[in-house]
Amino acid sequence: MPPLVKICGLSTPETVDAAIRHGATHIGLVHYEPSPRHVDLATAAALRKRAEGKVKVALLLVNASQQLTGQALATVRPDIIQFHGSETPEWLARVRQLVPAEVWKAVGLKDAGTLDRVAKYHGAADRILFDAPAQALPGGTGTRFDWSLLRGHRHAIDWGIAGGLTPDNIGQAIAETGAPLVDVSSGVESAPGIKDMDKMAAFLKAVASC
Ligand SMILES: O=C(O)c1ccccc1NCC(=O)[C@H](O)[C@H](O)COP(=O)(O)O
Repeated sequence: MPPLVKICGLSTPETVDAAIRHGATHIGLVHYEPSPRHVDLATAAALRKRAEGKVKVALLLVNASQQLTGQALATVRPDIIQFHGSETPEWLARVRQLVPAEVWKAVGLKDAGTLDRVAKYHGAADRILFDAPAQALPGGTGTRFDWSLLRGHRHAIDWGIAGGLTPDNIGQAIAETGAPLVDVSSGVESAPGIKDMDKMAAFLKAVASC
């Protein structure tokens, strides 16, 4: 069965509709001001409503305060909250207890040691999203990690891969890692923050043929 696909960093109704039309299972909305994909909470709530019942919606936060996290969750009511900073397992566990959303933790996969360190999130997160290590931004950088690090790894909880995926390399990424979920942002853009519908369609077609 082909993996689940999350198209991340959507910011317009048109791109949300295109992701749904072309077969995405998840979309991501980034609420993080330094990102070129940042959407304010009112926009995120409107996009979330548009996608409701059609795809799962993940809201992304990066080291947000307790107050902002509460406000974001109450306003957007996402299916998933994706923490993309250095949030602690304790914080994730607390959020998970308080809200009905799934909790995902993104982790920059630097080396084999990361796979041991990630164990601290088991029991606190519903899914681990392995991404490239942070650069100027913690995500959405268009860079990939060494997929061979995941070869043969026994995952204790649900997981997925992100980072530098494109319509051209997604087949190889899935073959090498066996990922049950793939996540893309820059690889389906014409410029930072501008999604390209043809690239989105090509990415989803490439995944469907795996
Ligand atoms: O997309 C962003 O701008 C972003 C900024 C800060 C934290 C996370 C961000 N994106 C998170 C994602 O889930 C991306 O899809 C993931 O990092 C992969 O990005 P890319 O390498 O551009 O495909």
